[in-house]
Amino acid sequence: MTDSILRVEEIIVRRGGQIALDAPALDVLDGETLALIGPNGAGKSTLLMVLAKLIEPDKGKLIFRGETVTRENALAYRRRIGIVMQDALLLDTSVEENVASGLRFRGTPQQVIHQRVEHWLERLGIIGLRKRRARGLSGGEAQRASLARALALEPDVLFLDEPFSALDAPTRERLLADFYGLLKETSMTTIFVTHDRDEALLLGDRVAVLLDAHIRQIGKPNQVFAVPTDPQIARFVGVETVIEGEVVGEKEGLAQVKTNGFVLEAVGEVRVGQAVLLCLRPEDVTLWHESHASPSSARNTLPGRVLQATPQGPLERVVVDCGFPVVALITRASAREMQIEKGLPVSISFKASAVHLIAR
Ligand SMILES: Nc1ncnc2c1ncn2[C@@H]1O[C@H](COP(=O)(O)OP(=O)(O)OP(=O)(O)O)[C@@H](O)[C@H]1O
Repeated sequence: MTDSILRVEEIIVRRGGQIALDAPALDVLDGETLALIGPNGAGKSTLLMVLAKLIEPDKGKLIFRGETVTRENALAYRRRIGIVMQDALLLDTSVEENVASGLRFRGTPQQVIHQRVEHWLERLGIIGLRKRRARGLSGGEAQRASLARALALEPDVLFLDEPFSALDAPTRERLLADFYGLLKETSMTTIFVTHDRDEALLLGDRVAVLLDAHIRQIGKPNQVFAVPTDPQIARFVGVETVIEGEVVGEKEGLAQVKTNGFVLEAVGEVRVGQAVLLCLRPEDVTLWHESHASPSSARNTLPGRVLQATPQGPLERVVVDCGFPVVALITRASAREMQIEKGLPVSISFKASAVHLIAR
């Protein structure tokens, strides 16, 4: 997953007289899921549309598998990609016809169409709806049909613009879990726009943060969320520690999560063997001098070294390297007292109830 499948160079897009996107360079890696996050109007959809060749930038290049996508070969490129928008945009015909429509348009042989439609209707859990008119579907069903239509094309790159945001919470969660499984299964290169941090954390191998028409940071979700490169990004991502782990046990109602050689405890209903993300807010993390005992109510204590300390309002934001970055917010007085500086050995602790668990 290290090769670039898609690349933009020196992109400028002007919309409504303003610069909507200024992206000097971005590589999308083969097989990765890239989440584009950022506030309203940041340029996320514009970037997605440039990457999907749905709009022509004022300046710059789009390169697919080493070849520049031009106006002349744009159609061939579009035949290699699949797109799902917030609105399912289904034709007023049956569900199966909708799923088949993209393949028909591409002149795929009937037998292949039949196999693919069966497979993706089944995989998206809507085989029972195949004869139903798309117009009568619920929001969740329509979005499943829209995903099946895009996936039936077996695209080289799948683009999604806020595909789950119009759904109610339970429907969204079910579809999200199915979609996550599907992405892992297919290793399809996927680029999606979302407002939702949990969605970005769950699905994204990497996250790109857009602010004011620029890609301001790109990296693994736990890096971006724990170590934002500037205060504006920190404000947007709501600085948080994200730790990858696996549930190895359950004791007295607490999940035991193994991560980087430690076993941590967390409140949450998850099954043993489940891969999870532990999310922690910095105000819930306590910092100790290595030699001091941690409070008995905090079940999780880890050793580490101070990586970075920066003032944040009246507080000090301290990033501790515990084999992965953990962010703590402490008072300036405590920071002075502890003589916090880069490299200082410390312990961090947090309560099991402070962990927000996301099942992967
Ligand atoms: N059709 C349009 N005409 C003129 N300006 C537009 C158009 N579409 C988008 N813009 C402008 O381009 C900029 C980027 O918009 P874009 O939709 O890419 O942002 P976004 O990050 O996807 O926002 P949102 O989360 O609200 O969808 C904004 O300033 C927006 O007002």
